Amino acid sequence: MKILIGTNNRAKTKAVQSISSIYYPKASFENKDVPSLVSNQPMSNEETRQGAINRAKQLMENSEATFGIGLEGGVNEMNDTMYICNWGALATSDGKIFTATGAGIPIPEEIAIQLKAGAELGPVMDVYTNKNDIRHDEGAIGVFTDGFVKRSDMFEHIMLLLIGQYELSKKLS
Ligand SMILES: O=P(O)(O)OP(=O)(O)OP(=O)(O)OC[C@H]1O[C@@H](n2cnc3c(O)ncnc32)[C@H](O)[C@@H]1O
Ligand SMILES: [Mg+2]
Repeated sequence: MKILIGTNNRAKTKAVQSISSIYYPKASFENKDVPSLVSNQPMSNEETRQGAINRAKQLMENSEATFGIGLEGGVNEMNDTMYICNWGALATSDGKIFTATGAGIPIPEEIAIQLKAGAELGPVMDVYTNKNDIRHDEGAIGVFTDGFVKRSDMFEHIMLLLIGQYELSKKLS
């Protein structure tokens, strides 16, 4: 079986490969950097979810793969607090779409202000931590949980939620 991954991000790729390999040990993987077709920095749950769905759907256009995975990070404001949000979508060869959302934690006000002014979380986090490419490693969630939950851990959980729904649908059909 073949699994398509809609990104070149290393944290996302690691999550898709590590979880899929447990359940589908013979799976092969291919990365395709499909566009999310939403803002570079999604600013709501709705927009972030749509980005994940758009990526998953595009992967399966003219493809013989078993399924395609779109993973998208964004932020969502609730009662004056900005939370990191994360969404995933699994699109199947027969046109089904499964979605799942991941963990969320608040981000500091000084970062929220910059995102509202149009900045992207990735570069803002690099300046904040004085590191490069945080988004490929522990991510903002890793920084703000003192490394307890890394960006790949969070997307691994989303992968379990997606594969679980997909496997249930196969049993029921
Ligand atoms: O190559 P793609 O798949 O687009 O990966 P990405 O890292 O850009 O990830 P998203 O598009 O899903 O995320 C939207 C924006 O939020 C940033 N971002 C999201 N989650 C983050 C995290 O945990 N740590 C740092 N930046 C994050 C990211 O760099 C983008 O600017
Ligand atoms: Mg991006």
